[in-house]
Amino acid sequence: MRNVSTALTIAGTDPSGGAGIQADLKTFQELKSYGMSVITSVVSQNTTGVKDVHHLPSEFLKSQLEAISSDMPVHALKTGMISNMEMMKVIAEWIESIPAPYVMDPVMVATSGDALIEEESRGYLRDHLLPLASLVTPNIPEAEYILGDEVESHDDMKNAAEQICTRFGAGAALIKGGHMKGEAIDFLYDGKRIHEFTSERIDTNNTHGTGCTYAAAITAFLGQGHTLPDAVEEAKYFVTEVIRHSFDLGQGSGPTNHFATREEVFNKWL
Ligand SMILES: Nc1ncnc2c1ncn2[C@@H]1O[C@H](COP(=O)(O)OP(=O)(O)O)[C@@H](O)[C@H]1O
Ligand SMILES: Cc1ncc(COP(=O)(O)OP(=O)(O)O)c(N)n1
Repeated sequence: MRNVSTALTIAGTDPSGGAGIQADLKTFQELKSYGMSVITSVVSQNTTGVKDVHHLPSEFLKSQLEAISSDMPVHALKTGMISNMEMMKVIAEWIESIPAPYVMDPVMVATSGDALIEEESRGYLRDHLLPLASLVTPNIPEAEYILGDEVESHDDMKNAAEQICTRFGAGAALIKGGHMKGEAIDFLYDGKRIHEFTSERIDTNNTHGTGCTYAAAITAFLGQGHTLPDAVEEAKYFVTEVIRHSFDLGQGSGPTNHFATREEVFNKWL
């Protein structure tokens, strides 16, 4: 048995701490995985939106990835914001050499409405990175882009999850229902069947970073050896609780709460 499980995030930054690398590392820590991070872009953003972006050169991205794989085991990894094709190529090549579950959050547009990926690189993400993913976790607009079709009902969500695997080659797909009305229902197609994960909809505007946090929690649980449906079930509980206890911080869409609820909520994993 391992004495520690590692989890790696490859993503952009959020200096306000709610999304991206910062949200992922907080999640890994809360869930008792050893967190590691490789930065794609340094993003100047806060709860109100993105102000500026600096992309790291792809050679430097490669150097960060090799610094990890030449030295440490990677038990599970996730990707978030990858803005351009050059970075996607470097990451795809590296992931092919890593024998660990890979969770892809196909980040395209921030909650604030700002684009986080170049328009012309979206197709590359779908055609070259998505087939490497053990699990892809699109929200509704991301699922619509991948499929080129509208996703408007729960039946559409189930169909989208299955199609993303059979037509585009992901190992499994989790379609998230945060952008729907009513209960917050997500559908997982694991290559064999559909699983449903439901929570009540919490009445809050503080959902900055929920997609990052959810994918990071799934990654941590997969690295610890949970089965995929079990990892999603545990992560759904986690993301629901951090939304329920979210902070009214900042002037926009506030962040989820990984701290104040620690004893009350996280006893389960302490
Ligand atoms: N208001 C809410 N109440 C409860 N769960 C929510 C709420 N908004 C989103 N979720 C859940 O948070 C997770 C992230 O979903 P979603 O918001 O759709 O993705 P993204 O953050 O990538 O846009 C999903 O499990 C979704 O069901
Ligand atoms: C660097 C970075 N990565 C991802 C996001 C997206 O976060 P957010 O806008 O809150 O959307 P979800 O995490 O809820 O999908 C970001 N803003 N910055």
